[in-house]
Formats: sequence, structure tokens, C-alpha cells
Amino acid sequence: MDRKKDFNKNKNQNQQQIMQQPIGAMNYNFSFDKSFGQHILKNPLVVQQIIEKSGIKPTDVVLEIGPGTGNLTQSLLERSKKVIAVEIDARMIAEVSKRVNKLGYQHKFQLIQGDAIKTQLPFFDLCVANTPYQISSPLVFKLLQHRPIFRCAVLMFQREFAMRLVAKPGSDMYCRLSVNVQLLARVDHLLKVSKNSFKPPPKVESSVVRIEPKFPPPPINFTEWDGLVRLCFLRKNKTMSAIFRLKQVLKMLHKNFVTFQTELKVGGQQALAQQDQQVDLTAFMLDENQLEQKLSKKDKRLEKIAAKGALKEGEDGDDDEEEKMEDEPEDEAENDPIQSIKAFKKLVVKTLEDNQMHEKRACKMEIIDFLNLLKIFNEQGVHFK
Ligand SMILES: C[S@@+](CC[C@H](N)C(=O)[O-])C[C@H]1O[C@@H](n2cnc3c(N)ncnc32)[C@H](O)[C@@H]1O
Repeated sequence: MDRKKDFNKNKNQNQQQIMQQPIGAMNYNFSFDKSFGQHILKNPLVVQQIIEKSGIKPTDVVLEIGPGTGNLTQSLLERSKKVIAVEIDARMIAEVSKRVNKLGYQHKFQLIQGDAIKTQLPFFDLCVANTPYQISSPLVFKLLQHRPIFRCAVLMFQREFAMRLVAKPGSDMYCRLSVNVQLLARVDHLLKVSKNSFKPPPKVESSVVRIEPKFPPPPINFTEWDGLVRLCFLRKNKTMSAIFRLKQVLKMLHKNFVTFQTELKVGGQQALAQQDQQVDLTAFMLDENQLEQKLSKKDKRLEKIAAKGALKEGEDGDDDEEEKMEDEPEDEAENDPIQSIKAFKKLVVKTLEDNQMHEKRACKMEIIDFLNLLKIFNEQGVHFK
């Protein structure tokens, strides 16, 4: 009994000592590695605010990505049932383990050494982290892909990334990332954090956001969704009419259309229905560099169309040049969108016009507009992957 009392007394003293220490004053006999985004949170007020905004319950299992030296970990351990932390750097692993042991919290702390993106994540209720910024995008989609769905994530990101996450239609920051994340989650900006709250200070400002996954997740085929959204954002200020009249776009969609019709004929409907059930956000997870490496030739052609300014700013895209198709159809195929790309173009344009989507622009489209666009095209057999 006395031993237990002594243990608790020591534990409380240790906790108080660590709490009273200004975080930035702690000295470590190693230098922080910028390639791992090691900017530790030295401002205890920011730690406190993150904890408050996280709404941690004593029954919660909390996932922390990149505990570093444990500044956030300590507060997470004080309020939750368990903390599972994923850390890539062995030096940080040693540091945070030492700290947790000193505090006497080792019984509710699990440390996974490795790259959070490559690690299979266990069950968690909440994810709270001052994230390494170089993995922001893949991390968000990895979390959103995780099953069972977690309650909420409170994460620190580079300010610009955070603003893109929460951007609404009409804002300059509204982009493919905003649409893909907001399809799957409610995202709110919580807190601006200055560079000086970190050691060493990063070059950019930071923000904390809350991500609450939608439950149940929308029942759509994410590969199809991603294909459509990529096209719409080739030039986000252009009309759908302009984008879907592009020769290269039409050629690609026509090829998909023909493949789809063939698959239907050979009983592929079942396979396509099954595909709809899958949750595969791999394409969303790629950041811009990885994307460049993974883009198929076809995708690269699309990127080139955008880069070359096939749709230059100010152009409405109804220009005859773009509408002209190289392959003039045979007479008998004129009305058959399988045989004739010209007939296929008519189908695409009619689908847009009949549903009043032709004048919409990605920069101002709500999630519901993208969902509607996908639905009306899919109903006509027009597919994006
Ligand atoms: C911004 S620091 C945050 C440290 C600590 N949480 C804090 O707030 O003081 C990011 C941490 O993530 C770790 N890290 C970087 N890349 C990682 C990855 N791919 N997987 C897991 N941890 C990573 C770094 O080593 C570092 O400890």
C-alpha cells in the first residue's frame, strides 16, 4: 500500500516538474531533422487549446502521428484511456518513451515505429497531432480511408494546406483537395498558430483544423469520382461545356464508354456494381510529386492540355477549333456513340445541357453539383476511369 502511495507521489511530482518546464527550454542532445518536419510545439498555450478543441473523453483511444519529444503526447495521456503514437525517427522514439516512463504512463501508451503512411493503423476514436507537413495530403486520405471510421481528427497543418482543406466554392483556395476531403468529411478551421510557437520555427504559418468524417460515407465509386474531379479542375474557371468539348477529353471518355458498353455485353454489370462498394482513396492520397510519377500517359496528356493553355483564361471554350473532331464518322455510324466519336460528343453535350450543367464552373460548384454530374454521366454510360 505504502509502495503504491510512494509511486503515485513520485508520479505527481514528475508530472508537475515536466508541466512547469517551459517546453522550448528543454534541451536535447540531437538536432531536429527538417526532412522529417521536426518542428516541435513549444507553446504550452497552443498545446492546451488543441487538447480543449479535441473533446477527448476518458474512454477514448487517441492516435498521435509524430509524437516527437512528447509535448502533445503528455497532455493526451492525461485525458484519454490510451495513446497510440506512430513515430518514424528512432531518436524521438527514445525521447518520448523516456518521458512517458518518467510520468508513469507506460501502461496506456503504445508506440509504433515507422512511417505513418505505410503503417497499418489500429483502431482509434480520435486522431490528434502536430503533423509532419510533408505527409499532409496522404495522411488526410489515409485517415479518411481508415475503418472503422473514427470520431474526429484535430490536426496541425501548414496554413495554406489548411485553407485549401476548408475552402468553399468561390474562394481562391477552392481546389480538388477541398472537394475530395469535403466529400468525405466536415472540415473546420479552429486555430491560427504562428511560426514562433515551434522550435525550430518553420518557414510557414500553421493552422489547426478539425476533420469529422461523414457517417455513413457517401456510397460512390471513388475512382470514378476522382477521374471526374480531375477533369473538372483541369481549369477550374472554365465551363463544363468547354472542358467536355476538348478533343483529348472526349477521346478518353469515348474509349471508356466503348469499354463500358463491351463489359456490359459480357455481363460485367455485376463487376461494376461491386466496384462501387470499394473504398479506395489511393488516387486521392497522392501528393503532387507522387501524382506526377504515377500519372498514366493518358492523364499526362490531360495535364499537358491544361498546361499548354488549350483552355486559356478568358476563353469560353465554345471555339470551333476545339469542337472539330479528327475522326469524321462513317454515315451509318453518325448516330451511334459507340462507333462515332462525334455522336458521343453530342451525347456528352446533351447530357450537360439537359441537366443545366453546361455553364457551371468547378470553382463555384458545390459537392452536390459534382455528385450530380457524376450521376448524370454514369447514367448515360459515360465513365471516368
Ligand atoms: C511537427 S513534429 C511534431 C512533434 C510533436 N508532436 C510536437 O508537437 O512537438 C513531427 C513529428 O513527426 C515525425 N514524423 C515525420 N514523418 C513521419 C512519418 N512519415 N511517420 C511518422 N512520424 C513522422 C517527426 O519525426 C516528428 O517527430
